[in-house]
Amino acid sequence: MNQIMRTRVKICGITRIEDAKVAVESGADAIGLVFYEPSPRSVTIDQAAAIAQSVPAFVTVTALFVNPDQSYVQDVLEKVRIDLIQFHGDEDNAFCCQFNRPFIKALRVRQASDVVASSVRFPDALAILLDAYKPGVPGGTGETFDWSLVPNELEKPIILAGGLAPENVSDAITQTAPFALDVSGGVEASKGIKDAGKIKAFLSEVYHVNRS
Ligand SMILES: O=C(O)c1ccccc1NCC(=O)[C@H](O)[C@H](O)COP(=O)(O)O
Repeated sequence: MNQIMRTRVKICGITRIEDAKVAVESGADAIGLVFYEPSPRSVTIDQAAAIAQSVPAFVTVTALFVNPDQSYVQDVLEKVRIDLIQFHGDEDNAFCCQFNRPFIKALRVRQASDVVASSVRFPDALAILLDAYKPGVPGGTGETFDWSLVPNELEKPIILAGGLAPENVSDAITQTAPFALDVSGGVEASKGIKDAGKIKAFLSEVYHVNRS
């Protein structure tokens, strides 16, 4: 690939300080905290505040919400060090903008035209995160989608998500050349508990593809 710009990596669904530490030490650019109670990766505000406080400067702490109440987002932003918001539900651009905080918007991909349309519908998003579509499940499915639906060119940077793991991340980068990758289930020992070996293997794969 021989590129100067390397592929950024976010490890999502962190629930423990020790997992955040492994992610950072392995070279992750960002961690994700899930503020969505039905998720097995959901964190309380107190848990999140402690994890975020343990993350060093220059590593992005991301707060993930799914169709949240405005007041809940505000509460989280007041109490937790959050650098970036990830909206993972049916929020519109105006809703996402009201917090005056940089945000990314997740899209569950069904067809290529969805991707282009969503980029237009979210002019203020810093990037569009493409995730697998599974009826009734907003995210964190552990499933991949058809990467041929990822457009070569989009106005906004693309973050590829959905079913990524050490075993397939090299192909994912080669086939889609995303700005960044987002992984959760593929680096877990069990739901909500990360596996240090898998995190290291994932980041090591990314490093090697970027250097080749
Ligand atoms: O992680 C969850 O449980 C979750 C629940 C609801 C919405 C989003 C959720 N997670 C999002 C992510 O962790 C990632 O952005 C992405 O979906 C990748 O997940 P995975 O397929 O497990 O790698």
